[in-house]
Amino acid sequence: MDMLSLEDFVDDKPWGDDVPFLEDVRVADQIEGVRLQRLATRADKRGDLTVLLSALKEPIMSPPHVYLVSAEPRSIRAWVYHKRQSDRLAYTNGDVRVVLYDLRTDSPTYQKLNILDVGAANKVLLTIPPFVVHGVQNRGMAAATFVNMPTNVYDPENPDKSRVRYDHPGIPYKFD
Ligand SMILES: Cc1cn([C@H]2C[C@H](O)[C@@H](COP(=O)(O)OP(=O)(O)O[C@H]3O[C@H](C)C(=O)[C@H](O)[C@H]3O)O2)c(=O)[nH]c1=O
Repeated sequence: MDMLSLEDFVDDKPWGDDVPFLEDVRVADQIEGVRLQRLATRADKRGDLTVLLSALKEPIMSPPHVYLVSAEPRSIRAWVYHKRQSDRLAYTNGDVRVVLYDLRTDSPTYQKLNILDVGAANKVLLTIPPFVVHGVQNRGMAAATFVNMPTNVYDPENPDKSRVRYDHPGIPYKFD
């Protein structure tokens, strides 16, 4: 057997490109406090890699609770909002529609609706602040997954999630 020591290993080589890293992007009438950042995927012959969240560029609140959601084709998760946490959702695959609605009466974007089509063709990190209503539908033909890295833990004793039915007429969007 060849002898090997820790000194034989070489330092890692970072990406040498200038692809923007977690670059902010905006949509029309973007709801106040919502943030959208483009995720960049780097591939090599083994596969690819996408950074979902990082404190490299700016300080961030560490994610104390990270979970992966799988969504069946056409399935709907809506409507919800949180009173304390921000959601930080990374979409990298599938064809997912996220709909956001602003019901905060003191917000400059009160009653604005944002429709975001995200997933394989539009990889993004979406930050949704407290009290912004949101829902998600998988519009693709296969299951899609996404990762949530909220700012708070899910506390089973005191869940921070308020819900109303997905077809409530008070929100001007119909899932199909
Ligand atoms: C994360 C978590 C959830 N749960 C329970 C609570 C629910 O009864 C069930 C499903 O939770 P989920 O958060 O998936 O609930 P949804 O309302 O479908 O939320 C999903 O869709 C909306 C639109 C999103 O924004 C969430 O990020 C996404 O998770 O698991 C737990 O018991 N422990 C946990 O750590």
